[in-house]
Amino acid sequence: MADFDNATKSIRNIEKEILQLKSEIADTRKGLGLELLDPELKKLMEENTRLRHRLEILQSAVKHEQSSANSNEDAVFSIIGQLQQLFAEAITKAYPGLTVPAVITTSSSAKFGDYQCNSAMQIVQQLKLQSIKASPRDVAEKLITALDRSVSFIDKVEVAGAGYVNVFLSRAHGEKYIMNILKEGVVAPGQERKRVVVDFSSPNVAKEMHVGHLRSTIIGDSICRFLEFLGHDVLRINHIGDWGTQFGMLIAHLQDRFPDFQSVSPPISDLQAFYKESKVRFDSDEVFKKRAYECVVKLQSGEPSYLKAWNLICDVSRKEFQTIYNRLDVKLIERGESFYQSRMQQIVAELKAGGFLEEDEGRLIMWGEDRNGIPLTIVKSDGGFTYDTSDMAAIKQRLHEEKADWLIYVTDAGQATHFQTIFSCARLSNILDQTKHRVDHVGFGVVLGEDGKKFKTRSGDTVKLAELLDEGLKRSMEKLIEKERNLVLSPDEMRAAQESVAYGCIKYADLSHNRNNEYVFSFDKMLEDKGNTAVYLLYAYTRIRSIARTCGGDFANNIQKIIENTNITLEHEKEWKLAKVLLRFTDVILLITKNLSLHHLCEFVRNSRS
Ligand SMILES: NC(=[NH2+])NCCC[C@H](N)C(=O)O
Repeated sequence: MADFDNATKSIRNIEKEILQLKSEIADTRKGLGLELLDPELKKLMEENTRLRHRLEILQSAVKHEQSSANSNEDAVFSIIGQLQQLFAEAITKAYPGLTVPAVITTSSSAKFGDYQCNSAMQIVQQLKLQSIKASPRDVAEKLITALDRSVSFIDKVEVAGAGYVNVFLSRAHGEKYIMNILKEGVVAPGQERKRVVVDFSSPNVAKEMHVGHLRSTIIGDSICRFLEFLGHDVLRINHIGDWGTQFGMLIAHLQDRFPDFQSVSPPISDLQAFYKESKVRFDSDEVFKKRAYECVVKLQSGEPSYLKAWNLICDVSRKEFQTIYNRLDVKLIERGESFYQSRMQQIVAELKAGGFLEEDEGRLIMWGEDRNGIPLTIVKSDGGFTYDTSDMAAIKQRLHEEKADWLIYVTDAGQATHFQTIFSCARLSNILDQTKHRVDHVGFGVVLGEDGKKFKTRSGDTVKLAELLDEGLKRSMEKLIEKERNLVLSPDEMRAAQESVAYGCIKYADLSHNRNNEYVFSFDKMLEDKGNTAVYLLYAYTRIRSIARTCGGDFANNIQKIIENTNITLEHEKEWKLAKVLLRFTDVILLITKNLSLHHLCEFVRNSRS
């Protein structure tokens, strides 16, 4: 990878130099034309010759660098990318005046080849506008004639149906590609290294961490792993809700229930119950309510005993969250809403000064660019800040202090409008510049129970995450015993298998569905040993490992030598089919980079398996 990066860099530098030289040559020429009789003429001509010579040297250096980078390029070969380029060139060559994009898709069935170009129909439409009549099939034929066929990865192209160009890949290229994976390993397509902040999981203190947060945790963690694999610099942020007005009532209740909380740590085992108790008092007792409001003000102004009470409460939640993250092997940096307190004051002042805030029934609001939908509430009528304020402060902190190039927020789809408004307001106030920064809200659908209704316990309560994971462990153990794994595995191995199966299944079931859709949580389905499940993949993986083991120690020790001396041939149709799936790797990675939908990766893995 490093070699490839270096080669790319030096090609870029050389190309820059070439451009500079070309412009110098042009300048020299101009000089020649204008001052033919100048005594400097001879000198300029010499200079011109020298520059031309240098140019030739550099051009051959580019060729050399490119071919030495090629061995790695084969490992990160984008078929769709290459075909798009080739067909775009063919379109320009065959129809110089038209601007029709080269649309490339994978073919729906093997008899239509491996990939197809679907641009002929659109070209016909455009020609029609110019009163030129042509049939899609004729256009497709013309594209084939214009297509550069010197590339090695295409075996044949043919016209099919209503004007599709079907592309068949070359087996020899497939063999070369597979050899490359063996030699180089699985290589990520090189991309410019970006600093990415991924905001995910983000539960709220004292409220339950529910299945929505579980989805955010799983999807967010997987996106981080994906981006880290690509070599990006990823900051995993847990934007926990630790600064809302709910802390007023929680602190007031803490003061009453545990008056000595300053010296003796309060034994709150069930923070949710504690939250419910304080909420009941808040809703029914006016005096308590007033005190709760006063507590918020004291907390936000940083009074030590209030900060202490707040910290104690946060700590209870923090520990609960951490056990879940440990179980799921998820790493996160906690940076909750409270982190932005001083930055919220600052951003409010800045937005005010910039004239972006409007008064609305005592509140200060900010509209997005099109003044449609719901504006942000930046300051409440009581002077307090909101979720919106913290997100405006956070977006600025991430882009300007963290110097992130790319921000990703993983929450339920219900918050899509909130984030679009945040992005819009950040653009308006020049915090966000989308020519430099990329921002994505990665939304996901709600989790449903097997009855198709919102995921709840039998008694109608929200399902506690720890209990859900426990249930997963129980079910996976039952499955392992049903398969008589206990007869061959030691108790420690059983425990390891139990966890891999349980947590693997919960994660994979979530990731394998298009995240935008609702998702039905079903232990029965996710623990099936057939179909698109983690269990099936774990079986496949175990079998591969067992094949390697069966080959014996010699094989493992000499694998590098064996790779050097073995030529892979794709003789059997099934081998060729599998190789064609593997050939899609780069395109799958590039697609996920665009839409951050990990089910494409699950599909890729599933297809490689069949
Ligand atoms: N920057 C953010 N707003 N991140 C997402 C926070 C999610 C929020 N705490 C919730 O539970 O819905």
